[in-house]
Amino acid sequence: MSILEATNLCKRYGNRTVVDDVSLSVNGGEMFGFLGRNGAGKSTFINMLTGIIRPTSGRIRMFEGEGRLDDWKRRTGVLPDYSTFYDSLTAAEHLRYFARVKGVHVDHQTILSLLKQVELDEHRARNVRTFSFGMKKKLGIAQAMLGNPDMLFLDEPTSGVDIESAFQIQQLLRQLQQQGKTIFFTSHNLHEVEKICTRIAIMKAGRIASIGSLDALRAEYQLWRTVSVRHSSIATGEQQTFHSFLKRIGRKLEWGDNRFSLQVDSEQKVAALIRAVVELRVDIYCVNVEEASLENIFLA
Ligand SMILES: Nc1ncnc2c1ncn2[C@@H]1O[C@H](COP(=O)(O)OP(=O)(O)OP(=O)(O)O)[C@@H](O)[C@H]1O
Repeated sequence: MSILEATNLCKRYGNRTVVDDVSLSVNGGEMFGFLGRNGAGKSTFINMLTGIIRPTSGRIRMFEGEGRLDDWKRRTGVLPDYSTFYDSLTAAEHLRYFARVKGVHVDHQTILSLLKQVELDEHRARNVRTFSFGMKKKLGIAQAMLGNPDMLFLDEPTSGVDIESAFQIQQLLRQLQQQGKTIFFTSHNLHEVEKICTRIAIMKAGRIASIGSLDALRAEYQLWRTVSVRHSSIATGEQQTFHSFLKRIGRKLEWGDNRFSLQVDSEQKVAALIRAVVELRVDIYCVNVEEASLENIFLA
């Protein structure tokens, strides 16, 4: 069931179009990754979805149009690209303050539990002024989780944090998704999106260049996979025929001493290739099939 529908969203600054006629829908329970290079329009798009900026044209429908604006706000949590922190507040006070702004009641135990989920519970009494960039990012995520919202919009939740913290945040996002929450987040990190998302959209110059599951994106781009094989010597009389066969079924053949690698464009061709090697009656020491990564797709 679609929980968010954006239709023909546009944002123009002067005569410059930053988001250009973008439509997409997100289903309940999805982990939706929104990828793009610097300046592609990701933040502008997410800021329109969360009401931070007003679209020049287009329509946004959330929760099937149920409820009033106040209700939408209560049911969503937002980590914007630039969060505001009041330096003189402690982490716990910060959450209490923003709970009041959002109009949700939170008790002490809830604040502690939120801080624990982002691994800041030990720092609850410290002034936010003393927090590192990564700690502020985690506090921003805890802030987005205030009121136990159904849907989270997170603008680059892991950028600028160390690898271990990024991993913890990814785990947390997974847990939240398992609890039934819908998560829409932007990222530059191709590997994290590849690991945790159910669906991905790639934005280029204000437009959606591709959208779908990782498998669908791979299929869309019909990407080649690389098969590498290491084997014992092939009988001299069979080498030429085998070499010609490889050139026929694939591309970019690299032919070396008792090893070769080749790009093929289907699983059937991987199987045919392995069958052909077996028929040579050589010993096979190693077979490696490397699938296209999201990076290949993104950069294609
Ligand atoms: N208020 C504004 N006035 C004019 N141009 C703007 C404004 N806000 C954003 N832009 C421009 O819109 C384009 C898209 O910006 P946006 O911040 O949405 O990109 P992004 O994909 O989130 O980039 P990044 O990954 O660097 O955060 C950029 O070229 C930016 O300069």
